[in-house]
Parts: sequence; structure tokens; C-alpha cells
Amino acid sequence: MDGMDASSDQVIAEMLEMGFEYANVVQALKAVGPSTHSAVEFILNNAGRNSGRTSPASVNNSKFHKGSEKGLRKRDLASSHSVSYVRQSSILDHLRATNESTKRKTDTVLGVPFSRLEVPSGNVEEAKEPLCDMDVDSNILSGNCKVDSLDELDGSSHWEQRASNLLQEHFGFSCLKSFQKEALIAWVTHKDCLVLAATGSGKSLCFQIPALLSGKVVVVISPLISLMHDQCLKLARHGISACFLGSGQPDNTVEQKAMRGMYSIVYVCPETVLRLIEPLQKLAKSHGIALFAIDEVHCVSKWGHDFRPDYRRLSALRENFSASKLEFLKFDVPLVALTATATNLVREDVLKSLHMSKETKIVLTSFFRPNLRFIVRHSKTSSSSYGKDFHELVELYGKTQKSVDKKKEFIPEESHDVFNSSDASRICEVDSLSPYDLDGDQDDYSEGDNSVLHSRSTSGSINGKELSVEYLENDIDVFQSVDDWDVACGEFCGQPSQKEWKLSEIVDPPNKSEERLRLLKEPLERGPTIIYVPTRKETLNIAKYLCECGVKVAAYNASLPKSHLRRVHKDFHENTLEVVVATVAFGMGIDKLNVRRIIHYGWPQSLEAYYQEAGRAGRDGKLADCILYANLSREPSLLPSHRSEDQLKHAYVMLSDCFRYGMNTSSCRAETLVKYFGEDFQNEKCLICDVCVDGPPQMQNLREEACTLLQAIAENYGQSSDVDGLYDGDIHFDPQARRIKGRLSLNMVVRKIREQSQKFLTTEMLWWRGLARVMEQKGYIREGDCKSHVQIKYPEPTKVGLEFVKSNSEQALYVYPEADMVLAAKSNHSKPYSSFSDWGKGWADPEIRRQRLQRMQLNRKPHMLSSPRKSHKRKAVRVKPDLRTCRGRLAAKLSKPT
Ligand SMILES: Nc1ncnc2c1ncn2[C@@H]1O[C@H](COP(=O)(O)OP(=O)(O)OP(=O)(O)O)[C@@H](O)[C@H]1O
Ligand SMILES: [Mg+2]
Repeated sequence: MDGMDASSDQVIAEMLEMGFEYANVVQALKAVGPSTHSAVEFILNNAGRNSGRTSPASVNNSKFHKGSEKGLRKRDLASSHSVSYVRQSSILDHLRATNESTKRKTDTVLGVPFSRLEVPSGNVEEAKEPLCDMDVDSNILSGNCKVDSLDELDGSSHWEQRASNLLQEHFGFSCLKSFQKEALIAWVTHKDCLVLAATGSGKSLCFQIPALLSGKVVVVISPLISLMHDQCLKLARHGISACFLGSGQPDNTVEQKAMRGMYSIVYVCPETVLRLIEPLQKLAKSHGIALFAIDEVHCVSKWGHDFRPDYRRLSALRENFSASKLEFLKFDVPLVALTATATNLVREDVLKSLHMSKETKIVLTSFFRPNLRFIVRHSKTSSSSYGKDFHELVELYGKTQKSVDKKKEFIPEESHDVFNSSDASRICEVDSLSPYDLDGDQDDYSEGDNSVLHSRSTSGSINGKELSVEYLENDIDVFQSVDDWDVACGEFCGQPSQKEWKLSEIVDPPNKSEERLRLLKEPLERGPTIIYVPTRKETLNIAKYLCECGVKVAAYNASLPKSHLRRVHKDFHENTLEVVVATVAFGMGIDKLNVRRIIHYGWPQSLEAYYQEAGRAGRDGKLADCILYANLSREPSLLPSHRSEDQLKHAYVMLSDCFRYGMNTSSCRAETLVKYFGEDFQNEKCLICDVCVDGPPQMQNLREEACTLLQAIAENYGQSSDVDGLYDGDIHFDPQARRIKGRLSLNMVVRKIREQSQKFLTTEMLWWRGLARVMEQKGYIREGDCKSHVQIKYPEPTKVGLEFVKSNSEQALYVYPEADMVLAAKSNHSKPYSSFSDWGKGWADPEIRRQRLQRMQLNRKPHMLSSPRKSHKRKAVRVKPDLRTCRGRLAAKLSKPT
């Protein structure tokens, strides 16, 4: 190095570290002097001709290090694209091996991403040499799409070894999980693949490995910017270059670069991928597209819980990237679709909507998450129950000292006024339209979206603001828009982590019961908590409450400032936050290993949503709690959303399934959940959920009550004795006609029973509702209304039911009481409900009789109940001036002698 001093040596060492060739570095230093930045700039400015680029993936791949730069140059030449990857000299490898720590420091200090480093190659002669000792076939890396890369992998077991090496090198994992391997086999053999695997099981690797293995680009379609951002950051840490595109992308050069094949993995939302069809076709030709991955693919289906209309248009991928359309392709670019929450209906819809091939491989793993402890607890889920419900959390995280500063730290300033005004508490009042109204008639209960809105909007006004549709829509976090997030960082270039890769603690789930029992004995670690609530305001209310108790908490909903949302993500990932109170906007796919508790505060809208959100707990395989606090004394209602009639019906079915999950007292929770997704539960029970641990309530012989209810229902139809005549099981009455006939709702049926039988005078409506569900499950009654309801509303007897009444058998009907029946019994007697005989006896006691009559009176005049809901209604009515009274007062005033 003639004429170069010590500082030049330093710069050369740094630049070699960065991946530049020695000759180019020396040339640059001669031109601009010993300044790293100037030298880099010099090289980049001269990179126009025959530029070269270092692939971060290849830089990190020791297998690649064995290869010569010549080999890669050959690949560059083979590619018709001007951008090419350049392997760096062995000096670099040597330095990397001997001075790892310096290298990392350099990477960080300079902050120049590998993929930005374009160097003039110049060495055309070298480039002609074969890629002799590379593990990956030159054709695979070349991007020469006439020779399909997967072809070369076909039938070869070498790819498995390569995949394992890459897995170890980039992620630190010792082996692929079997479902990951199956998905990769599908890809290697050019097949489409639908991967259905539990949350946190590692689905992402099914599309990340193909990018590393083939050297081509993998395009991932994802529904949320925050999720894309999260994944890109992670990939960068694992030495894989990635970017996301769309209006949320702050750097407008990234799209162009992505279309030139400069990132191994490109994340896009459906809208963007559809806009980029043409550039992507060019990319497929010039560089190669290994795979289209459609993540969170349940969004495709109208029957899923997060339907996104744009996802349905993704069939365009199959049409535009098929071998019949693009003559340079030998095979269609494979599709891999991935989700953790898809029922059979959703799966079929996905396959059809995306035009996935008939040979699509379906990789299905158990949805069972053995370390998750599912619990359901009754709560009013209003501000009045925070103290009781969050007591344990406060104990766990709370400090004794209340800190106003902390509040400022974790709640965005823009939201302080909400806390300071009385709005929050008032809104809480309105949202808690759920007093323990055991006998409240729900005849006015929601029949559809509009009536949900209507019934809520008549509840009152807040600061003069009527609870209009708009107000409620604002109140509820409908899915966060895909671009409703901003990020500071534009691209994510593969950079090795600052710390050594550690083998993940995640293991394939233990299935043996002893192992699960051992899990149960383990204390629940402190780790972070996410509380999911249905409305934006509730995020603020609960965050405020916990903050005042000294918990490090943040609210998260789509209406909060983006800077705040970004910060919450960051703090949450860095364990600075203990609790995040969020709406659904705290996106799916959040992959944080140590989340210990997922609390749902209020009914989720579906079991899919519930399981998806609960699945963010315990990704490290250690015990984690998933607690659902719900008001078990009331039916949940649908949150407003734009739905077609079909979708509305389906939404009710999903909500109803969720409700039934909560009301169930006798089936293992995990079993119910996995069965919901069509899986045969292999284990007898999970052994750790509340039902498994506490056991179901005592069974009760409810034959008499069931017969009474059935009789009353049948009487309404006047056919209790004519079983064969009308109830042949196939006959469906015109619902309209039945309405005219004066069909009775369940509430009316119960009132009739009370009138007819003293014995059942004090039996709560809540109790009968539970029994109606039990009887529906047994096939004795069914819903007679054409509309959907969360639970049976207009019961009609079935043939089996009528036969049950008709048979005068004394045979007992033992059932497990549902959660609402247990609640009703507790509230009535303060001791477990056993049979009605005690109640009957109670009437002889004058005091009991007096109390019961008093309660009956109250029940008959629901407006007299001093519940918050009712009082609020009254307040709301009072706000409206009664014109007649006003006029009367005015007249009186005018007539008063002055
Ligand atoms: N073969 C493996 N061995 C060990 N750990 C793995 C393996 N594959 C993936 N993991 C780890 O599993 C965790 C979850 O991975 P990932 O985010 O891909 O889950 P997912 O299935 O996509 O979950 P979700 O449905 O919530 O999106 C990650 O931290 C990942 O590093
Ligand atoms: Mg995922």
C-alpha cells in the first residue's frame, strides 16, 4: 500500500469489513483520501457500471464464504439484471473469523447497510469461473429463470442439509420443525401449500428459508404495517435483508430497489402487491421470485374473523405468475398461505379464493398450545370491577407510590384531556350497560347491527354528544387500516445481532400429561401482560387505572398518535412496559417470547379472534395465562361493522360460539378451542385450564324443569300432543307466519311459567336461558326465528323434544349447569343451586315470602332497578326537555301576578 499511512489502514480494514474489495478500496482511498465515508461515496458513485452488491444473507453464510467471488460473478453474468451480488475476498472472511467483535462494532458505528454497497466489479475474467465450491447451485443463485431453481432442488436431499445450516446460522435453531419441513418440501416440489399451525409455532420460517435457500426474492403479503415492520426488524437482526412497501413506507427509493431484487424478503399489503404486478413480473424474470407467501390468510375469507376484501383479489397472483402467462417460467410461482386460526369453512374459502392449485399441500399441525392456561371469570367488566379484577396485576407489577410522571410517560399527552375530563368515567358508565340484571328482559336485545347501534344510541348522551353511529364507530377499533401506522425506518438490511444467537427455548409442545402437570406446578413468571378490550376508550380507562396503581402501562388503539404507537411497540419489545391495554389494533403475529398473560376484558367477537390474541402468550413454551373476563350474565353484542346479510349471520354464529365457550362449565377449554378449529383433540384434557383444575359444577337432575320449559314452549304452538302431525323434523315454518301467530320469545315463555307455577316464581330468567341452551344442545329445542341471535330467542320444540315431554318416563335428566345457571343460583340463595324443592319450601317462611315478593315486584318493574344502566337512561331522558312541562311552567309563570 504505497503512500498509505496508519489511518488509511484503519479505513481499509473497515471497508473490507463492510464487504468492499481490496482493489476498489485502495483505488477509492487514492482518490479521496483516508476517509471511510468519502471512500464509500466514491465507490458508490462509480458503481454505475457493472456494479456489485453484497448480499447480507450470503455474507453471513459461512458456506458461502468457502466460495470464491468468481463464482458469484458468474451468477451475475448469468443474470440479465444489472444488479448483482458479489462475494467478497477471503481476507474479509479471515477478518470476520479473527475479529468478530470489531466487525460488529464497525457495522453498527458506520450503519451502512451491506446491501447499499455497490462496488465496480471490473474483474470480468474472474467472473467467468465456475461457482465450484458453493453449496447452492449457481442456477439457483443466478436468477436465470429459464432454469427453474426449484428444479435443481427437486428430489435432492441436499436442500434439507442446506436449510438446516441456514437455520442454524441465521436463527440459531438446531432443526426444522416437522411442519416447516413439510411446507418446504411442497415449495421445493413447486406445490402450493396451506399451512395451518398454532400461533407462535414458527410459520414465518416456511417462507423465510426459501429466500435464503434460493437466493430469489420472497414476496410476503401481510395485513398490517406494524406486523411487517416488526418482522423486517427481526429479519435484519438475523442477517436477512428485507423491506416493506406501501404508503406506510417512508423511503420512496425502497420500492425501486425492491423491484431490482435488492431485498431477500419483500413485505407488501394486498393493495400494494396488486399495484405492483408488472414490476414484479419483471423481477420474476430478472431475478426470480421464489415464492408468494400470504400470511394471516384467514383475512381472505368472509367467514374468517378479520376479513379484508383486498385479500380476496390476491387470486391475481396465480393468474399473473403462472407458467402459462409468463413464458420464462417453467412452473407457476408457488403460493404458501399461512394462518393459525382457520375453521374448515375458512380453509375451503381460502383455497378457492386464491385459486390455489388442486395439488395444494395442506400442512396441518395441532392448534393445541399446551402451556397456555385458559381461564374464564365473571366480571361486569366496568370501572367498578377494575379493583377486583386487576388486583393481582397491581400486586404483581404495582409500586406503592403513585406517580403522575409515570402517567405522562405512558399515556400520550394528546389523551390526557380524556383522563382529566369526566368523559372517561361517564363513558364507562355507558359502556357498562351490564348491571347484574338477572331478570332483565332482553326482548329489545340487538337483532342486527343497526339495532345494536340503536339500542346503544338511545342510552343517553355524553357531554351533549349523542351516542350516534359515528360516535360509536369511533369508539370501537375496527381493524386498523393497513397503512395506519408509520415507521421511522425505511429498509431493513441484514445485520448480525449484537449478541450471540441463542437457541430458542421453544420446543415442540410437550404432549404428555405429566409434563403438563409439571407445567402447572411452575409458578407463573412475572413477564409482560396484554389486556385486550373492545373499545378505544376502555384502553384509556384501564391504562389510567393501572397507571395510578403504579403499573408501567400504556394504552394502544388506532386513534392514538402514531409516535405513541411506535413507542409502545418499542417499549413492549424492550420490556420497558409491563402492561399494554389494547384494542385489536395491537396487531396479530406479534412475536414476543415472554408474554405471560393475555387478558380479554369483555367478550371477544369470535373464538378465532380470541385464540389468535391469546396465542401471543407463552411463546417461550413456559406457562402463560389467558384469562377471559366477561359478563356471564349478559349476552355479548356485535360491534358495529359493515357487513352483508350473510356476513352478519355468520358474525352472529361466531359470537354465539364464543359466548358458548364462556358459558361452558364442563369441557376442557383447550379442547373446546382446538375442536372449534376442526381438530380431533388427541389428549383427553389440557389439565391446566380452570375447568380441568376446578372441575365442573355438580350435575343436576333437571328433568322437571326441562319438561316444564318444553311444555310451555309447545303449548304456544298448540301441538304438545300432536308430535307426529307437525314436528317431523323437516318442516320449516314460515317465520313470518309464526310471528303473526303470536310466537313467544323465551322471555315470554318464562313469564308464562311463572304465572302458571308458584314453584318457579323466583327462578331467574338467567337460569332459564342457561337451561334453554342446554336443551338446544341436546336437540330438544331450536331457534324458530329466521334471524340470528347469540343464543336461542324464539324457541320451538323439536320432534325429539316433544317426544321427551310426551314420554312419561321418570328417567332423570342429569346436566351440568352452565355458567349463567350457576350465577343465578348463587345470587338467589348464596349457596349452590341444587333443586327447586328448597325454593318451594321457602314459601312457607313469611320472611322468605316477603323477600321474594319484593324481588318479584322489582322484576316486574325493571325501570325501578337502581342499576347504572337504568339510571343512566333516566338521566338521559331528563336531559331532553319535556315540552309540555316547559309550556306548563311557562304558562304558570306568565299567569303569576307580578
Ligand atoms: N425450528 C424452530 N425451532 C425453534 N424455534 C423456532 C423454530 N421456528 C420458529 N421458531 C420460533 O418460533 C417463534 C414464533 O415464530 P413465528 O413468528 O414465525 O410464529 P407464527 O407461527 O408465525 O405465529 P403467529 O401465528 O402468531 O403469527 C419465533 O420466535 C421463532 O424464532
Ligand atoms: Mg406469523
